[in-house]
Amino acid sequence: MLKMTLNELFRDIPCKVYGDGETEIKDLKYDSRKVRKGDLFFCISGFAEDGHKYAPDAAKKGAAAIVVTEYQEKLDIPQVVVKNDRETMALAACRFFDFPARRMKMIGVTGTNGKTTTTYMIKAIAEQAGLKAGLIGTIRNIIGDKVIHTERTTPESIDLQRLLKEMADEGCEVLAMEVSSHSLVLKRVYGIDFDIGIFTNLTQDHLDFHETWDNYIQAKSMLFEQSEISVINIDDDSAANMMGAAKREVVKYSVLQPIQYAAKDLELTHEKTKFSVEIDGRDLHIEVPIPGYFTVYNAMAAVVTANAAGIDSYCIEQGLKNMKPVAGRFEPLDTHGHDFSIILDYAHTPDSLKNALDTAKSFAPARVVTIFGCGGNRDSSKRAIMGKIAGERSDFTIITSDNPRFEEPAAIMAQIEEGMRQTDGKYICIENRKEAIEHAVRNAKKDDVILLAGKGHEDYQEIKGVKHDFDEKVIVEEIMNRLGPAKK
Ligand SMILES: CC(=O)N[C@H]1[C@@H](OP(=O)(O)OP(=O)(O)OC[C@H]2O[C@@H](n3ccc(=O)[nH]c3=O)[C@H](O)[C@@H]2O)O[C@H](CO)[C@@H](O)[C@@H]1O[C@H](C)C(=O)N[C@@H](C)C(=O)N[C@H](CCC(=O)O)C(=O)O
Ligand SMILES: Nc1ncnc2c1ncn2[C@@H]1O[C@H](COP(=O)(O)OP(=O)(O)OP(=O)(O)O)[C@@H](O)[C@H]1O
Ligand SMILES: N[C@H](CCC[C@H](N)C(=O)O)C(=O)O
Ligand SMILES: [Mg+2]
Repeated sequence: MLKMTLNELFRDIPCKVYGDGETEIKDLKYDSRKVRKGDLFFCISGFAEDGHKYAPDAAKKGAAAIVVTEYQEKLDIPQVVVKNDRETMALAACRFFDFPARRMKMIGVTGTNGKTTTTYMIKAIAEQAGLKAGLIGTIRNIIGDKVIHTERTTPESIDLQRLLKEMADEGCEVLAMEVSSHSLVLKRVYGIDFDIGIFTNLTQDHLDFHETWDNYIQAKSMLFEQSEISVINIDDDSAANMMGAAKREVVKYSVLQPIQYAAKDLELTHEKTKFSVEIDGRDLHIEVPIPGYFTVYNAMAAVVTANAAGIDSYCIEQGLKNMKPVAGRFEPLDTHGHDFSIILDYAHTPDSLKNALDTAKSFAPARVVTIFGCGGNRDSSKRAIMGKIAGERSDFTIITSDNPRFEEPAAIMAQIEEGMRQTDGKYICIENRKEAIEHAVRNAKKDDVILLAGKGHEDYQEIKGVKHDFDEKVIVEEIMNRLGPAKK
């Protein structure tokens, strides 16, 4: 069992300890509701709550000590007073779990879109090379073959360091992790030295949190201040900002420009994406079982990273060729022999929706029918933009609900409609997402592509704080069963 005294834990961290510095700490917590005897409780000043308010409660539950930014009167347990709550928590977590990141090759991926997909590609390549790989991200966390449920894309620092220790203890040699912009601003990855940081792209999202575009750029660039090698997509308009923040070596990749690592000979089909790229004087022939022009970018990021990590070309080619498609990322669903297709996708930003629709359109279907909504309590300025994109690029759209969270679905849908009405796009609104999907399936015509966008792998729909079962793969399967077999 891990144990450490306050003095040991804070030996390199600027702070003032009040009370017995030799107090032993059994675990670290940032939520008073989870505190147990012997824990160190970090009082975090959040957006909604001030953790200091819960210090007495934590003490009552047996906390051995607390970490505060302001000394708390009338508490008879030791207190560690610090300047920055989240930074300190991250640094203490690194030490408490004995710097597990130092035992693995740490690869962090940031950007608006493509993070999840790129981490899966890197894991596949690393495993092809015989390395044990861990993965942390939106869909799940994985240690080798073991799957661990996750609520966040990038976990809170204490949870993250605990997980990294578990991964390192289980023998992971490489870790591919998504680094969300929230996590960078909220210091969840603070204190980690990434061997490689990857920048996929930057387009509109999360302005509810970052407020301005400049803040969003600044947030993403923080990863490169803590990366030894920065792997940058230079076709993106924000590439210069990322390179400006880079600590050491920068490795660039491109699809459009004739630089050292550039994709060429692109072949995009319904099932896969092929291209070649020259590495160390040899052309690698890359084939990935995920369609879409954007897949070239994700695969380029993975190829260049794997090469920088010292993985040989053959393993890079084979790893990508043999990888399984990523759940809910442009994933074709079984239509029981019917003559239309259904694609499950996680596009929930303007740029990803545009990319997903362009890819669907490139299959030359009879019609592209789009079903989508937008999440509640998230960037509302993207809703009309996505409505416009869907209207311009679909033959028919069904505007529906995503995860409304604490907002009214009808109000979110009305904002999407504002953008839709700026186009000639035909559409209807069906608030109930299950009914919307069933409507699309029952009215599908020969060679239609139905794009089910926004929820991808998610197996729930979050309404007013409650997560209801909602797995679109299962829902489509049920609808297909009700529809019956295709007529021969
Ligand atoms: C916007 C955001 O990221 N918020 C995070 C932030 O919340 P907050 O500052 O509002 O926390 P708070 O509710 O004010 O509470 C302050 C402190 O008091 C503590 N507390 C609170 C109540 C109590 O009874 N006892 C107690 O101790 C809390 O545990 C916390 O430490 O700090 C909390 C823990 O420290 C996080 O759980 C919380 O994530 C929320 C739940 C969240 O939804 N985050 C999303 C938006 C997110 O992080 N998304 C990105 C993905 C983005 C992408 O798509 O790229 C991710 O990485 O997952
Ligand atoms: N490189 C890319 N550029 C633009 N769009 C992409 C790219 N890669 C994937 N997409 C689109 O974005 C969707 C989300 O992809 P992915 O889950 O890999 O991104 P992410 O960055 O992890 O997203 P999130 O921030 O929600 O976790 C995909 O379903 C696809 O429609
Ligand atoms: N990581 C993203 C996921 C959005 C997925 C979409 N289904 C939604 O609920 O808006 C977020 O939390 O903003
Ligand atoms: Mg993701």
